[in-house]
Amino acid sequence: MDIIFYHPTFDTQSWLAGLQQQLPDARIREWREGDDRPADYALVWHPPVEMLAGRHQLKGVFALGAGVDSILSKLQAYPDMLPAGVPLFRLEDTGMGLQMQEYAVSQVLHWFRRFDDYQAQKQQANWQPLDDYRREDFTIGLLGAGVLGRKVAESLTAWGFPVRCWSRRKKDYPGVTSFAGVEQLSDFLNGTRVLINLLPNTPQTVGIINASLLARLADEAYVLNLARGVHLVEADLLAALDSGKLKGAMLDVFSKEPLPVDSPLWKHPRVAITPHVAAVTRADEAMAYIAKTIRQIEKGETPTGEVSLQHGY
Ligand SMILES: NC(=O)C1=CN([C@@H]2O[C@H](COP(=O)(O)OP(=O)(O)OC[C@H]3O[C@@H](n4cnc5c(N)ncnc54)[C@H](O)[C@@H]3O)[C@@H](O)[C@H]2O)C=CC1
Ligand SMILES: O=C(O)C(=O)CO
Repeated sequence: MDIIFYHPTFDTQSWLAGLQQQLPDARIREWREGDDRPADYALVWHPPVEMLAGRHQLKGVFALGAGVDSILSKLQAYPDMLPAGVPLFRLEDTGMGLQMQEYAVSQVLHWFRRFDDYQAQKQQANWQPLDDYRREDFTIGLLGAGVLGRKVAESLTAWGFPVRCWSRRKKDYPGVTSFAGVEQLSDFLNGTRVLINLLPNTPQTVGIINASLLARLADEAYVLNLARGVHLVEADLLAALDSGKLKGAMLDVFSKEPLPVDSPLWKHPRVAITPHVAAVTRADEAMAYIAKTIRQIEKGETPTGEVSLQHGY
């Protein structure tokens, strides 16, 4: 079996060595420009079109991340990049669920325990105990309830917060109230105090966190964007913060990355920023997952993790 690998920033040699350990019988090589030798599987992130185009013999392409929006948008421009019938897989969790839990729980607790207010008081040398927030007034709403949304929901129910989720289809997650489809979006938003975004980037979800959505949240709400920058209309978020509708936001992803130095988000006192690090690909777990999936395909089984080209995620 031949496997080709391309990632613009990962340490390719350590990936090749790790994959070789997982799949001792495979011939694994870094793909370089001009390489049109046969391959059964391709492991990619931001792949050059010529790496995949015309490779009808591929049994699978693996995206080395959870979101496949960059690959699918390239596919829009170059429809022949992924030969017809070749399945595209993405990473399901592989350690990202735990990272998302850490991120979401720490920030929700930060807001819930009013550390943002105390930090602001500290700037004024102001010693002033504030009223506690009550859990029942701190409903967490997850936009997106797939692999990562489910993990985040689990971790927040464990802390005793009321948790609800919104997805394409209804979910049956313990302790989580499920809303589905555009027709239930309003009910989902009504009363949501902390909105956490874990949707994929698709034509239906671009710009979904906009002025009209923010207006429907509980007063003094918070927004945590962990998915993609294009989901959020940054100007609408800033307006909602300045009007007092929103109390705070923490953003990991931005419509333009790196976030330009002149973005007003940097200077806003109630916006916290991380540079797209909420959950990164963990090499060992990703390699084990890919190797397991390849073995399933080789045995004629149907693995999970295949991207629906129709739904765009
Ligand atoms: N900031 C970061 O470091 C990272 C961000 N991500 C982002 O997180 C996203 C989610 O990842 P997973 O949970 O693995 O994806 P997933 O595919 O397992 O879950 C997606 C969820 O969104 C829902 N959804 C999709 N379209 C919808 C629509 N039109 N209306 C309502 N619900 C809809 C689905 O029903 C599902 O519940 C990724 O697509 C990626 O963009 C992923 C990893 C790291
Ligand atoms: O895996 C993804 O989709 C990411 O955003 C990684 O940071």
